[in-house]
Amino acid sequence: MREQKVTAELLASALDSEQIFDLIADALVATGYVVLPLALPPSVTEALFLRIASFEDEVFQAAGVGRAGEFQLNPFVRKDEIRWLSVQDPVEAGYLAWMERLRLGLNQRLFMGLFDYEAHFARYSDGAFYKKHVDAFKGSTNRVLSTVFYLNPGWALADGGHLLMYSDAAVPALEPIARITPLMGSLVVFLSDRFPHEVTAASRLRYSIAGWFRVNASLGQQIDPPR
Ligand SMILES: O=C(O)CCC(=O)C(=O)O
Ligand SMILES: [Fe+2]
Repeated sequence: MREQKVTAELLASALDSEQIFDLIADALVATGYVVLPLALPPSVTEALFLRIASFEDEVFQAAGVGRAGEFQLNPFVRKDEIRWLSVQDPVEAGYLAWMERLRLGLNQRLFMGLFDYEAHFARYSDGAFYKKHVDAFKGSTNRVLSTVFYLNPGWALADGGHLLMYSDAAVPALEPIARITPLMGSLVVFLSDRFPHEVTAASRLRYSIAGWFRVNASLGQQIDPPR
């Protein structure tokens, strides 16, 4: 309860990002995940919403499963469409800059050795979903911390499209430990290899930005490929 009160006070005091980084770091140590209702400055959130909403259909590509050589499309697993963020666009650069500060803030606080960050816009059309998965498998990935930022004004419970998080127990839990509404401005941060999660089908268009902080897993001369 106390933490919730602190969060509300923080929001009222116009978002000091260092305090937000404190909250995220503390939650990662305590539970491994956190949901913040209004993490970024509202002007940045609004600009990102206008950006994704302005994209023509051709801008998006079908999302796949697996990386590099193992990449494949699988519409039974996920049906969202994505577009990678780039520093070329000032609005996207603003988001990436905030995440860069979070990267440095978490390295300072938790010595996580986060090396870089990659993120894509995601668009789930009516009925689209992403079946239960983990973003990283222990020991075989360089994605260590996942972020999801939502861009959906006025999302109602009945709209579906929830992010369901499951516990890290080896036995698959029946009940999710969290049901997250993809409401405009909410940011979810979680340890990538700890929490199986899924996106339930939505009954309206659903916008988000999914991203991953990575550690550098380069070996010898082989540069670790992004994405
Ligand atoms: O949009 C969400 O709520 C989660 C998306 C996700 O799990 C992913 O892109 O890996
Ligand atoms: Fe995921």
